[in-house]
Amino acid sequence: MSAEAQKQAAAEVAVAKVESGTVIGVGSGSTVNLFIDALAASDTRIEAAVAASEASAERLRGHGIDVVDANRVTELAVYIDGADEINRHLQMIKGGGGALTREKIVAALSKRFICIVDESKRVTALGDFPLPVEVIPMARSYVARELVKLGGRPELREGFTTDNGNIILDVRSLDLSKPLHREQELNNLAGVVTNGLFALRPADELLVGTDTGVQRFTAA
Ligand SMILES: O=C[C@H](O)[C@H](O)[C@H](O)COP(=O)(O)O
Repeated sequence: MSAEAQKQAAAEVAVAKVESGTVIGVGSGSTVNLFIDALAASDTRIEAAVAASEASAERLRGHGIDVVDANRVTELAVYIDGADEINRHLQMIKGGGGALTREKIVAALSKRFICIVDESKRVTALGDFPLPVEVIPMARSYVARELVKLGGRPELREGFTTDNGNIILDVRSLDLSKPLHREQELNNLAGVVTNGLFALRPADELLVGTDTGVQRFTAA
């Protein structure tokens, strides 16, 4: 089964977990796109969604689903999003598409975070995928030097600007064996908006598309 088919299967199981009449959080990326399409094709009629990217908002609206500003809600029933890597504690690296900051905000607003992935995203240790760090442009060089001091190899994501008008540094070689500590440490660097580690707010449930069906996990 292709990765695409695995993502599709996970997305469809996630749709079944969404209740009509609720306001939900919707992440971004190719897996979430499949979720949005599957939600629109289902009998489930949500009240509205808070979207983690302009692209997701546009896709939702294209299906006639209302999109509301995050400031208009106090809590979301559930957040559905993909990941670039996820471990058995359901801690993740996210931000391959550059939407990490808004994703973190929508995840923080949500009672439950359901992560949907194909099986290539499950890892024993986080860190093969370069860690995205969103940085305010004037801090680019300073933050890059600090990341090097921490053992990382940052690379500017060329020609890319986030929905918030910032840049992304993709960082290789950082030791991510203590993700909680690392997430906080990186967020403390002046000029960092946020980083793609989701350890302080891991997923609550993981749905993995595999060749033998969708496997469900909760944090180990
Ligand atoms: O910024 C992008 C998001 O964190 C995505 O959830 C992540 O990159 C996974 O994307 P995809 O579902 O396309 O693999």
